Formats: sequence, structure tokens, C-alpha cells
Amino acid sequence: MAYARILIVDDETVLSRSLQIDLQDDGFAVDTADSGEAALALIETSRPDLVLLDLRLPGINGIHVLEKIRTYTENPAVIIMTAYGDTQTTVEAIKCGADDFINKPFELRELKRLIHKALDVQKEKREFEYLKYQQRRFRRFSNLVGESEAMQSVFEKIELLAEADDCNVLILGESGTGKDLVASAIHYKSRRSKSPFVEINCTAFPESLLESELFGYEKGAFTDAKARKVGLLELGEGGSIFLDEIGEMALASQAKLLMFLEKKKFKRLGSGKDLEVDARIIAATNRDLEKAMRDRRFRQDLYYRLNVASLHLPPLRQRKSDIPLLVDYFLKSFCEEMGKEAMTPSAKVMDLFLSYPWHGNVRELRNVIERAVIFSRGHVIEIEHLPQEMLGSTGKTIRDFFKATDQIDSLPIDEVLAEVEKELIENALKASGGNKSSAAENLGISRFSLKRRLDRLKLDR
Ligand SMILES: Nc1ncnc2c1ncn2[C@@H]1O[C@H](COP(=O)(O)OP(=O)(O)OP(=O)(O)O)[C@@H](O)[C@H]1O
Repeated sequence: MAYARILIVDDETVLSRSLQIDLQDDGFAVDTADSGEAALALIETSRPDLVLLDLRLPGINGIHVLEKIRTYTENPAVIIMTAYGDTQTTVEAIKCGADDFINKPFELRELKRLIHKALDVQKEKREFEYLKYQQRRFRRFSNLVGESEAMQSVFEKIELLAEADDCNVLILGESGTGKDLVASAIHYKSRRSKSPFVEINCTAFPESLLESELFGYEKGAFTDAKARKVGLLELGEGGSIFLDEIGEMALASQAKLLMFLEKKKFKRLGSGKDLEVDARIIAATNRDLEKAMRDRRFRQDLYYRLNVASLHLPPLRQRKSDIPLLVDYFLKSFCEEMGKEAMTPSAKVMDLFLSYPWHGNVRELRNVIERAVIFSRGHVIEIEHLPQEMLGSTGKTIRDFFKATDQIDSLPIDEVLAEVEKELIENALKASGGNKSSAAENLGISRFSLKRRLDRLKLDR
């Protein structure tokens, strides 16, 4: 554990001082205390990762110190330093939750070995705690709202996939359609719900780092591998691993993942030993994987492995009947969160919501509502509480533009069509984060055709 802090509790000050110097030389931050009282006061302030505790102390004895430590939320590892023949007290200390013990006088090398071992275990425990915290967070937010036929069929599929909790799942859908939420719903409705739901965004790490995050590594596997690292796959034992944006995973990592899917076994980097993990893979992507396969950016065999059970989340513009319910849901939650009184959208706002193309899907709707709740003082969300981009440069959407037939009548048709084409292309590019292939795909045209239109409309700057 990098920069670990150690507290030495011993009334033999010569011993603790020399230990302190030795451990500091190894890069640890080290404090000392010569009594139980001093130790407890220091633990509150310096929050050590590990305590080296002598049992025979003046005042409060070691066992009492240990009992007190175990009541703290920041729970450091504890190694007992004990005199030969103190077996009874040592057993008592282990029962009280000491992680290890060493008999005095000891070899420094042996003590250091125990320290590293205890710190490794401590680190793993903290990682599990973090996962549990994430799990609680997810459960709180795993509310999926929708009443359209499309969403009813998604809910049905979630139930079925939760039951079939050994098969891997592939969730497809544009960005912001709720793939994260669906993945966590599948996990929490399944038999695996008491075990971790581990989320990894494949774009969050460079290629080599993603592998070490997923599979872990042994000490010395590469230059920076100073200590063993348990991979996220192992942390997900019994639970589900959510691989978000799997379409972006490098080919080498895809090969390793495929091996894991086939054998349920993998090796930590730098280790020859197979590790077995029972974890279900739930993968998601907003990419067209079939196209990625044709472009040789995604392995066919991995696709077929994952695609056994797939679920497609339709874009919000294809399930507009969900919009009123979602608006109501987000308005309620943001008003509550910000301590504001209940709000409703004006009729004009709701009309606009129903006609707007929502290329950023539910995420965009959620953000628009959050902003409107912040900016509105009254009980009604009005057009002026919405972002300018939603209204278009003329303050109107394309649909409004078409509705105003008198305006269209007075304009040359090419100009009107170019305006519409421009807006659709700009929206698609915005939704795809500037990615032309994916924008072209969403517009139902080839990349080449998009390029030609960008040139013609002078949009490609
Ligand atoms: N059906 C829904 N009901 C309630 N909230 C939803 C729904 N769908 C999406 N959301 C909300 O929209 C936001 C985006 O959802 P999520 O992150 O699950 O989308 P995603 O498809 O995984 O996006 P990306 O591909 O960008 O990762 C989140 O805040 C989520 O809570």
C-alpha cells in the first residue's frame, strides 16, 4: 500500500524509535505512542493504516486498546508484538480481532513481511468496502421509468435476464438511453444481488491499465507493480461485472475477456496460476458492433458469446409516450433534492418536449429539467427556463418551422431544406460527440454521404 501510515505502540521507547527509523526508510509514515491513552488519542487524529501494538502497556493495556480500535469506522490493521510465553493474551488478542502477531525479540525482516501482508489484506478490505458503498448508491438510483410498449418489453426482458443469472448480457442503445440503469436492474433483481455489482467503463483506462484493472497483477509483473493487485473480476466474485462501452475495448483485451467468458478462468498479469471466478458479464455499448466487426475492431467470437442474450434500448424519440412520465419523475426528484415546491411544465414546454428530437436521450431530458428547476422561481416551467440550443437559433424547432407554413411559403424550397438538413446533421454530430461514423449511422446515411453534405453545407470546419 503506497504511503501507508503506521503507529507503533510500545513503552520500550528505544525499540519503537529504532523501528520508526527503519520503517520510515522504507517509505512509511510512522508515529509512536508509549501508552494506551496516547495511542488512542493518536489513532483519532492520524488515522493509521496499521498499528504495531505491544500488549503490556502502562495504563490502559493492549487488549483494551485493541477493543477500542475495533469500534472505529476507520479500522486499521493490527499486529500484536508479544513476549514469549504470553500465549494466553495472544490468543485473547486474536479473538479481539488482531490481524497477526509476532514474538519479541523478532527479526526485522519477519516483522516487515507481516506488515506488508497485513497492509495488502487491509487494501483488499477497503476495496470491498468501496464496492459495497457503490452498490448502495446504485440501488438508490436504479429507478427505471417508462410506460411505452417498448419500455414494457424492456422490463419484461430484465425480469427474464435476472432469472437466467448465469448467461452474459449485451445491452445496446444510444448514449443516454439508460443502459447503466438496466444493467444494475438486471443485477439487483437477480440471485447475485447480495454480491458486488462492479462497473468498469472501458474508455476510462488506456489499454494496458484496463487489463490490470480487470485481471489484477502480481508484485513485480511490470516495473510499477510494487504490490499485488486484485483485479475487478475477482472483486466481483458471485456478482456481476458491468463492462460499459465494450465497443471501445482494445482487441488484445477482447481476447482475454473471451477466454474468461469461455472458461470462467483467468490469470493475474505476471502469474501462471489460473483463478476461477463466478461472475456474470453484462456488457453495454452505443456502437454498432456489427459494423465494428466488419471494420475488424471487434472480435466476432466475442460478439457471438455476448450476444446470446441481448437487449436493445430504443432512443427516446421512438418512445415519446414516456416523456410526460419522465418529466414528472425528474421534476419531482429535483424539486425534492433542491428543497423547492412542486413544479409542472407549461403546455408550450410540454409540446416542445414532445416534438424535440432528444439526441442525448433521457440523459439530455434529465439535464434540461435539472437546469429548469434551478432557474425557475415559480411553480411552472416556462420556455425561458430551457436552454437556448433547444429552441434553435430562430427560437423554434424544425417542427415549429414547418408548422409556420406562411414562413415556408415565402422562402425558396432549397433554402428551407438546407436549413432542415443542417439542423439534423448538427444535432446528430452533437449527439455522437463529433464522431462522423456514428452520426452518419444515426442519420441513416453513409459516412461518405455525410462528408459530401458537410462540404456542401459548409459545416465541415
Ligand atoms: N428509463 C429511465 N428512467 C429514469 N431515468 C433514466 C431512464 N433512462 C435513463 N435515465 C437517466 O438518464 C441518465 C443516463 O442514463 P444511463 O447512464 O443509464 O445511460 P447510458 O445508456 O448508459 O449512457 P452512456 O452510453 O452514455 O453510458 C441517468 O441519469 C439515468 O438515471
